[in-house]
Amino acid sequence: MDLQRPDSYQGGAGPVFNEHVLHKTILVGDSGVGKTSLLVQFDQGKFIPGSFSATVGIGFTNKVVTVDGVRVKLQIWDTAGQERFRSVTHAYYRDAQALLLLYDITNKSSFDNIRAWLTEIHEYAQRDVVIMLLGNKADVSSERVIRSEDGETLAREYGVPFLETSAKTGMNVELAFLAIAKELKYRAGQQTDGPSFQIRDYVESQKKRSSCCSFV
Ligand SMILES: Nc1nc2c(ncn2[C@@H]2O[C@H](COP(=O)(O)OP(=O)(O)OP(=O)(O)O)[C@@H](O)[C@H]2O)c(=O)[nH]1
Repeated sequence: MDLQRPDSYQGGAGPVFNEHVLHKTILVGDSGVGKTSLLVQFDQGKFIPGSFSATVGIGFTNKVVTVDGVRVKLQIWDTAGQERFRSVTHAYYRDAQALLLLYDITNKSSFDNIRAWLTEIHEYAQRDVVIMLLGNKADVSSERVIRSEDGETLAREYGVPFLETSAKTGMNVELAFLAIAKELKYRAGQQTDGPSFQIRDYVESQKKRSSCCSFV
């Protein structure tokens, strides 16, 4: 099932990108995978171990990302992963333009639940929502139970870009949001004769791998 349908995107503002428009982006995934930590790392550049109690309901942070000299305003919603909040968070999917779907590389059930999350996204979100799969906690190599290749295979099956991230070290965190912002900007300002942008190719060319790159 290919959930990415860039060609069908109708939500843009025409060929001229409107820097004032807020682009709603939602973080979803099981409780404890690191959604709040990822957002705090992106927003404030820091990680406070074990500091967040489970998110209750939903909250947002506005963040401006500059891509190719253009300001893209992201309104990033951090949702509660706990099942009991699911009906609340579903309501927010509908007008989301992007969804970051997280699992924890040290927690198998959080990975196994990704298919169920994608089914929910398919049911409640817009057809053309930008989806990115993130395998978080890539810094905890000793407790890894999900191989990077497994994340890549699942992402390929659903036609979505994939990154391993660490909210702790910051690995690939900015890249994830930057790639989303670039894709939203590309879609909104799409011109028939302009250069095309492929989010999956971009992410592949820019990402750092946990096996090869420095952790300091
Ligand atoms: N080592 C490591 N720990 C992380 C990382 N991200 C989050 N954590 C830890 O994992 C735990 C859960 O993180 P949260 O950010 O609260 O997870 P969440 O997905 O927002 O959880 P809910 O609000 O219940 O949905 C905390 O103890 C974090 O410190 C990471 O990248 N690396």
